[in-house]
Amino acid sequence: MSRPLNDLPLETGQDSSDEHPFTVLLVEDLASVRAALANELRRAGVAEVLEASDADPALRLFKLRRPDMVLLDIRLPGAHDGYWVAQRMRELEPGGWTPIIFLSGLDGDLDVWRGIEAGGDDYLVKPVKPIVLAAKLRAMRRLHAMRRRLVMLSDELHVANQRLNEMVEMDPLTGLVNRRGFDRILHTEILAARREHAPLTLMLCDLDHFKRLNDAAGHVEGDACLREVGRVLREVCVRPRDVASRYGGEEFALILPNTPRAGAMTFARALGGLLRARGIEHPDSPIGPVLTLSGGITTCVPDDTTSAVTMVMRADEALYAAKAQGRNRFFSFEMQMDTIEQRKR
Ligand SMILES: Nc1nc2c(ncn2[C@@H]2O[C@H](COP(=O)(O)OP(=O)(O)OP(=O)(O)O)[C@@H](O)[C@H]2O)c(=O)[nH]1
Repeated sequence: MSRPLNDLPLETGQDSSDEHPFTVLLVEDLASVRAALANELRRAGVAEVLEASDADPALRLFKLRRPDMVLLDIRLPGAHDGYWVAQRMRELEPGGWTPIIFLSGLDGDLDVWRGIEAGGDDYLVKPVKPIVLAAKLRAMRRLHAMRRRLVMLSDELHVANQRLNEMVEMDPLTGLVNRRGFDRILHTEILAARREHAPLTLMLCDLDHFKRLNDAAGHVEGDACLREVGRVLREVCVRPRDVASRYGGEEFALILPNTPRAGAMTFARALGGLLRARGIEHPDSPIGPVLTLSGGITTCVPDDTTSAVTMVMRADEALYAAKAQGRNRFFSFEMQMDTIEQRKR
């Protein structure tokens, strides 16, 4: 006579690390066999046994309840056998894996082969000895726990990778996108604007007389000013695709998709106003008591000849013009004016 399963040390050792209550879907057409197997499964520590007698209810339960393991009879009443059910189950969980053990009175090599081909993981010949059932269950639980841990690890790895990618493109002082991120995003936005026939604005900003600020107040204070400018730039970039980046030492670059020339000038004046209102002290600026910046603007609807290099060159030339015209202003070649002239009109 078989030894009852609850006498066996089934839930000990490594298996106990899988705290998750285990659910088994049992697909067997003969009610008496099904009842006996369900009983043995419960004795072996299965928290819930879902029962089905043929293909359709089995697939419905599989979809609805997502069991941890399936015990599947090969011969089922109706049009579909267990092989067919296993194939449908595999299709229902792309990228997932629920262990499927076939049950059958057949024990030919070909039957075992067909079961594995159909997506099964193991094969039990009926009548199933309780100790064999318990051993298979234990092995599957162990695999299941290992897979859960792997999935968890892979999720953690994915999150860590995302964080790493963000860090690679982040300037540690200001928290803005760094030069590497800027290059990538500008390239992407040029392609998008070309596709959408939309205007794209690039603004290069440079703090005025920042060397004098460093010399007068010290580098620590200089760094604090750069951080504050970073906050102002973040505040002014309100639209989701606007990007503020630290281009270099005291140079910043703004990528403004869907922003036409006139809109870019308005944006620049708002930025100048916001920085003035912030009142970051500059102890040695010939312009005035607070920190100011100059900016070069270029706006275009990109065509085949537009590249990140040509846009940066144009913005840089415009920045040079803004500096040459007295600083504390933005210049746009396309508008042929700076923000001071614009204010007067
Ligand atoms: N505190 C600090 N200073 C920096 C950093 N990066 C660059 N700088 C300083 O920024 C200053 C830039 O000086 P310049 O290129 O001469 O320009 P400027 O003094 O701002 O003059 P204009 O641009 O012509 O108005 C240099 O003194 C750099 O040392 C940084 O991360 N922290």
